[in-house]
Amino acid sequence: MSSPNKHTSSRLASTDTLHVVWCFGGIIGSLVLYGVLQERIMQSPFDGEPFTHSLALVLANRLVACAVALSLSLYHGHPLAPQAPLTSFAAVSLSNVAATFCQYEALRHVSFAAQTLGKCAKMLPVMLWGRVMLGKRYAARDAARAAAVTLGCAAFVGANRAGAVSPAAAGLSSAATNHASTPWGLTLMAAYLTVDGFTSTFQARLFALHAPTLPNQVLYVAATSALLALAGLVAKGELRPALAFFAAHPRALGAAALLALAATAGQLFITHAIRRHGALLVAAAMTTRQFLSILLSGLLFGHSFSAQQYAAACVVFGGYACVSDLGGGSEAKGWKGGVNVEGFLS
Ligand SMILES: Nc1ncnc2c1ncn2[C@@H]1O[C@H](COP(=O)(O)OS(=O)(=O)O)[C@@H](OP(=O)(O)O)[C@H]1O
Repeated sequence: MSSPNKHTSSRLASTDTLHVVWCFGGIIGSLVLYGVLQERIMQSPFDGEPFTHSLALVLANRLVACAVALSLSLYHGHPLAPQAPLTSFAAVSLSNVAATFCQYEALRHVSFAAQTLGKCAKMLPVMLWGRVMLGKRYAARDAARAAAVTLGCAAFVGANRAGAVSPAAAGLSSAATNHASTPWGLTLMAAYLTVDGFTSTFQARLFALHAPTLPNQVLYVAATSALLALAGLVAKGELRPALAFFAAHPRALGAAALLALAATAGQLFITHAIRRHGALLVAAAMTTRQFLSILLSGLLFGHSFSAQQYAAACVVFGGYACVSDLGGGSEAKGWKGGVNVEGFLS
């Protein structure tokens, strides 16, 4: 007969498994919707007039995130004062904005396909930053899982036939192009991956050190990003033209509002997952997103997949399937300022 302790721990493990599935679903769902809406606004003109002020969308996204985070704080009766040093929130915001800048800039110098492929490597910098910033040591089992997900996704995405999926279907920005990759573009992609890994690991560290509530972190990070976006818009003289565009095209305003809601959902799911399960799980979810977007698009639009892609898909799912003990491998929960030996999904 199994002991009550065993029952309790297996119930906890299955609750955590469900929570991981919830976080994966939330991150992937909101970011795919975000990509499609972004594509709609940036690629299709409104009444014949194209919208060109992408920074205005960033501002709108972050303002809506602030409003939602503020409402959540008020609803739950959380204190509104910053629960961590403002410099820490600013560091998250700055590195997040820098990652966004690098990936947009990289698209001018690498193909969309190359960028999608490069994004499959998100887990590697997160593991390196975890070692440097959190003193984490990853067991060989976890490194093997990360390798399976990364290599499986890369093999699947790399084998994708050109044109079989659009940037929108992949949930990515419309700036996608098909030119050859240059060394500068690859440098920008490396910078994007490095800074992106820093952002989420720093967020995990922030949760571990100061334990801010979820809305508190989202509020102050989004507010800093909103200020940065506003400064950029003013400096480029784009604030008035962007507002005039929305006034003249209410459909664009509606699409931007939906986009901001999707972006806010993405921010909340990402930050919540980092807080509960750690940065590596989020990197795994975002890597899987590249793969699932292409898989879903192929299934929806009847594209066939090669034998290599089926094999790669098995490797990815195998990477998850061998996870037998999901238990919330959270940097935030487990980190005590020193060495932390925890699995990314265990
Ligand atoms: N750690 C963390 N915290 C908060 N927000 C984050 C984080 N990582 C990614 N993001 C935001 O998610 C949006 C998609 O990012 P990516 O393009 O890097 O993701 S993906 O790999 O293509 O899925 C993108 O939104 P925008 O900046 O509005 O485009 C990212 O800023």
